[in-house]
Amino acid sequence: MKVAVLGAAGGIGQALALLLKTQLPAGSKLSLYDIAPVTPGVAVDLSHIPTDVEVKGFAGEDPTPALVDADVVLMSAGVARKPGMDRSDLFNINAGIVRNLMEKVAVTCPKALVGIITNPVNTTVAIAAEVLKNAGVYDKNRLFGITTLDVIRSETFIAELKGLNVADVKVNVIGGHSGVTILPLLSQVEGVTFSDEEVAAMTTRIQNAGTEVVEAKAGGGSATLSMGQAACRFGLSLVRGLQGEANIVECAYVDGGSEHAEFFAQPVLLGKNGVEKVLPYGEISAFEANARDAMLDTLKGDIKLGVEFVK
Ligand SMILES: NC(=O)c1ccc[n+]([C@@H]2O[C@H](COP(=O)([O-])OP(=O)(O)OC[C@H]3O[C@@H](n4cnc5c(N)ncnc54)[C@H](O)[C@@H]3O)[C@@H](O)[C@H]2O)c1
Ligand SMILES: O=C(O)C[C@H](O)C(=O)O
Repeated sequence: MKVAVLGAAGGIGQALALLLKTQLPAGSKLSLYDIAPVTPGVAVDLSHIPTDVEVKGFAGEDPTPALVDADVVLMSAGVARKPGMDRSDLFNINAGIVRNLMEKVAVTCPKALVGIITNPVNTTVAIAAEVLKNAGVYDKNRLFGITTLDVIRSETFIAELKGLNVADVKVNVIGGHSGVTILPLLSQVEGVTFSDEEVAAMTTRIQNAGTEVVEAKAGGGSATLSMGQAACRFGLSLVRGLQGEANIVECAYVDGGSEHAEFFAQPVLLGKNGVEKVLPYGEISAFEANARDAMLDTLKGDIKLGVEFVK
């Protein structure tokens, strides 16, 4: 199994690479790419950790050598937010970066499962899809926007609020990955009840959690360590699905035939071909149904921006 990380010298990339080096199955290959010249050094550094995962690092303008034979590509290349910015403010720089990298993916490893981390995810996933379509290699089951950070934040914050063991808290987060498009389904969390005030406050906290980190880092970037953990969890789930493990379910932002939007985050069953099945997100409360319906114009606008950027 070969996993390529694009943007591997960055805050997320290095944390993710470290976690993958220590958690990928024995015999895996880890391929690190970034335009930053330090990247081969990051790989040398990681290679001194005694696990059976081979690490190689590549720098420069062309990601092709890193992508050869990749089964999974995780992309965090691009710029991150500073205080006062919205994720959509990253579009001008990151749209072109994602397009250019996806053009190389389309040629070099068109069958790879691709997980997009680079913001604004609602839009960059649409860009990635358009690039793959233009190259004639689009398979909607192999492209994912990684929304796992919203899931792990929800699990953490709910466990804290309710005094639970976080390992026992499971929550689906649907929609997309920015502001009101992030919708945690609190009504479905087993063994927990929330007052209306708690639902409103918890939903807002989860939606604003990225901004919470951006402000706390005071100009030093956005979430990197928690995102490294989230991307590792999602990447390992992709690998486990590819290896034929049963019942691997994660929420992700996919082109899954949703009635709501062309791309929509919801639970998906992962397997040897990526998405085996898009799962229904189940019964939701009136509050959640209102929030879902209210996000759709924003989400569809984000997607349209990505489609038009490539066309
Ligand atoms: N999906 C999510 O939940 C989530 C969470 C956190 C951050 N993000 C996003 O992830 C992205 C990366 O964040 P970060 O904190 O790691 O930023 P960072 O600035 O620390 O790292 C980004 C890396 O990308 C590299 N890069 C830039 N252009 C490149 C290119 N053309 N090819 C290869 N590498 C290139 C840079 O050299 C840098 O090393 C941002 O867009 C951020 O908003 C997404
Ligand atoms: O908020 C950001 O800009 C980064 C990321 O999308 C997050 O949710 O932390």
